[in-house]
Amino acid sequence: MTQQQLRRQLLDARASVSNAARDYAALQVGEHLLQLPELQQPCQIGSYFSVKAELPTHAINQRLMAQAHQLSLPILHPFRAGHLLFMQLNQTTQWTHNRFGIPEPELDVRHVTPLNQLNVLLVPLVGFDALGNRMGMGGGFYDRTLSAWRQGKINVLPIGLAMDCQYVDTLPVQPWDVPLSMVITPSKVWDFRG
Ligand SMILES: Nc1nc2c(c(=O)[nH]1)N(C=O)[C@@H](CNc1ccc(C(=O)N[C@@H](CCC(=O)O)C(=O)O)cc1)CN2
Ligand SMILES: Nc1ncnc2c1ncn2[C@@H]1O[C@H](COP(=O)(O)OP(=O)(O)OP(=O)(O)O)[C@@H](O)[C@H]1O
Repeated sequence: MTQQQLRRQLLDARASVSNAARDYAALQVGEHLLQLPELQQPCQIGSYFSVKAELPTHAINQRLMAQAHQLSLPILHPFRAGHLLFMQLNQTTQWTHNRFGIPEPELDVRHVTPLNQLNVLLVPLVGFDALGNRMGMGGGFYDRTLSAWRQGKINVLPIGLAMDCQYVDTLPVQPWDVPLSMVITPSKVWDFRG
């Protein structure tokens, strides 16, 4: 199977989950997430605005903010193609849509969160495997975001959020792919750290 066929298959599996089951999955993932030792003190958390059949993050994001965590969401970098910027949310955040139709905060340099200030990064994914390898939407955005972390330049805890149907035993790995530290699904907290 080609990478493209595998992505299609995983996207189809994700899309076949009912909305109710998806919301329940998010509730369970949120429970696991909030219980992590790393989140027992206020953190800077990079999250995402879920779209389509992704593990829904709206309720999770609300709960994180209610627990005094600071949330930042990704926006497509205005001139570094393929890169993300993280914008810290506040009461006055203005919203727009990026070219993929994904809601994102408007660029405001006063609220950019440098990557090295994020303690935790919640990562959307299409599929993941037993080693923490991740397949995304194919833009390479999170691989570029995480390359500084892989090189030891920054310290962040990347956590994939997923439904159980997004698991496969083995994903093909490309040189630029950066394995996640953890993946949280409704049934399991996967910890891939040493
Ligand atoms: N919620 C969310 N935000 C995110 C990501 C993500 O995966 N999820 N990204 C993670 O990198 C970045 C955006 N990356 C993307 C890369 C490609 C496509 C894309 O090709 N979309 C197709 C539809 C594909 C399909 O549904 O089959 C399209 O819009 O035509 C979308 C987003 C940043 N923000
Ligand atoms: N660190 C990097 N530097 C340069 N190019 C990169 C880097 N990481 C990924 N790419 C490029 O991005 C493209 C897409 O990569 P890949 O298919 O692994 O994306 P993905 O992880 O599925 O997507 P996303 O992270 O956006 O959800 C590849 O063609 C690759 O050349």
